[in-house]
Amino acid sequence: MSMSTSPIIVALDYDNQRSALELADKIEPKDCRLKIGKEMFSLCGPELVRELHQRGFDIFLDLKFHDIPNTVAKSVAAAAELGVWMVDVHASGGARMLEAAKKALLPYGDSAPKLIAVTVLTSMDESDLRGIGITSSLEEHAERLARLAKENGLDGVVCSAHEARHLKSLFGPAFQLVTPGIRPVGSDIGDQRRVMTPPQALDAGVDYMVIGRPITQSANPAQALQNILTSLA
Ligand SMILES: O=C(O)c1cc(=O)[nH]c(=O)n1[C@@H]1O[C@H](COP(=O)(O)O)[C@@H](O)[C@H]1O
Repeated sequence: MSMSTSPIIVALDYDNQRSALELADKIEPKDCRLKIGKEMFSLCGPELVRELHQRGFDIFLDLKFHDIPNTVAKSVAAAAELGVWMVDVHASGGARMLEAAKKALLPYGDSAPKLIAVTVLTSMDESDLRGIGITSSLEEHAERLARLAKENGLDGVVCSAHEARHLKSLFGPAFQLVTPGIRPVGSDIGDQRRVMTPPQALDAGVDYMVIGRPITQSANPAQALQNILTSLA
């Protein structure tokens, strides 16, 4: 495990392992942690996690498990066996699913991955919520799901930086807030809907910001990461 104090998690979203390792070889574990998501894990499997662990990086295994409690419990235990630093599930899976996930990690003690729950995806706005039958406001729904995560003993949530200040004030400093939808000034928003710049996110009290395309699609990803770190200093 690295001792990184950086708030940045780089989302290693590539369509091939070579590009992912190329970036990993240009940056240092003290500057960021790395997130492996569904695309890379479907392509490369646990082997990529091992390659990145060998290089000293902490890994957030972002597979957003959302299934029946038994399946999710087994899945987070499998992630713990890989030795990842963080793993996530969808809070919408409900209290019993969250509880089962938490319980599955108890045997791992202090070496268990941090377990966090996705609230409302940063790509969704209120009209998207209406489309899946949710009539409360985005803030209310995110708060409801974060409370469910907190009540079931999870370490924190994935949310947008827009909800960070409010959720910190409700659930306290130890409840970790991980925020994607981060866009340095001048970068493309893409499919994200609720975005903030890195300094704004830090100011809002987020613990970790997940940044993908502004780094991975940049002509010089290592420099893009350094520029973001400088903007936070
Ligand atoms: O769980 C996540 O990491 C996640 C949750 C969320 O609400 N929104 C979100 O964008 N993500 C992930 O964060 C990353 C954001 O990447 P960029 O939009 O390229 O910066 C992607 O890998 C998404 O899968």
